[in-house]
Amino acid sequence: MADPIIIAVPKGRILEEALPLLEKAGIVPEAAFADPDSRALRFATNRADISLIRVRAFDVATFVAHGAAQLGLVGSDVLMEFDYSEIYAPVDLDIGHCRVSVAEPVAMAAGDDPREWSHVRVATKYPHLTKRHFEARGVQAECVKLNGAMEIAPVLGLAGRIVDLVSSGRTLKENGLVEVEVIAQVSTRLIVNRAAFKTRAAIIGPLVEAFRRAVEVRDAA
Ligand SMILES: Nc1ncnc2c1ncn2[C@@H]1O[C@H](COP(=O)(O)OP(=O)(O)OP(=O)(O)O)[C@@H](O)[C@H]1O
Ligand SMILES: O=P(O)(O)OC[C@H]1O[C@H](OP(=O)(O)OP(=O)(O)O)[C@H](O)[C@@H]1O
Repeated sequence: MADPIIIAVPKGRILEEALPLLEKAGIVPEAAFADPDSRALRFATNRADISLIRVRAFDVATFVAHGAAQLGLVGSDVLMEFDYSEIYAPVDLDIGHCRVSVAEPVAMAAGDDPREWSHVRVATKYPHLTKRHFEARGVQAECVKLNGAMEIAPVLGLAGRIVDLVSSGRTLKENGLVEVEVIAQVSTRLIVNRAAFKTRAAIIGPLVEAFRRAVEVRDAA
């Protein structure tokens, strides 16, 4: 038998929303996959030709871009940050909704007009996306790369502003920050390695269609 198709799925919040979609697409993982205490990284499914790996959100794109996994589920924030040409993103799964935004301390925002910025120092997990966004509007952005807890950076003087994900706005509020500019809306996408999409079309084509239908069926319910 040919090597199984590997689907990379991020641990964390997307996993919970993705499980029902996977099942609607006909892929039922072994029980340990949904168990946060499991230390396993690779999981069998009801289909002998498909296994799942559970990795960090940013790494989903890396595994798929290099062809180590053929498919993946990943936020459009991650795709915008890496901009991998090897990745094709055919289906918006309509889960994991949030936005990437610029935020700053409440006191700073009171007298601030984003249209007047010429240089900004930003703490973020998304330096490429941030630089591209500001360059496009003629602002020079100096980025300090963090891997989480960006919201604490302004009060400690690490950077005046942050670029991070916002959903309810609660994290910003509890850290004395306000959203001053929305860079992009985010949702989770099904991604496919472009080369694998051609060489293993007989299995990947129907899988992509199964995900597309799963989203339609869920949204119609
Ligand atoms: N507050 C949110 N609301 C909705 N979706 C979100 C939110 N935060 C993150 N996401 C989506 O979920 C993805 C994974 O985010 P999550 O916070 O689970 O990862 P993480 O904990 O930062 O990752 P890591 O495993 O690298 O620590 C993000 O890339 C984004 O697409
Ligand atoms: O607007 P809110 O609803 O408060 O959501 C925004 C928060 O959610 C995400 O963090 P997450 O909870 O995933 O924590 P982490 O990035 O530290 O893992 C994001 O990085 C923000 O901190």
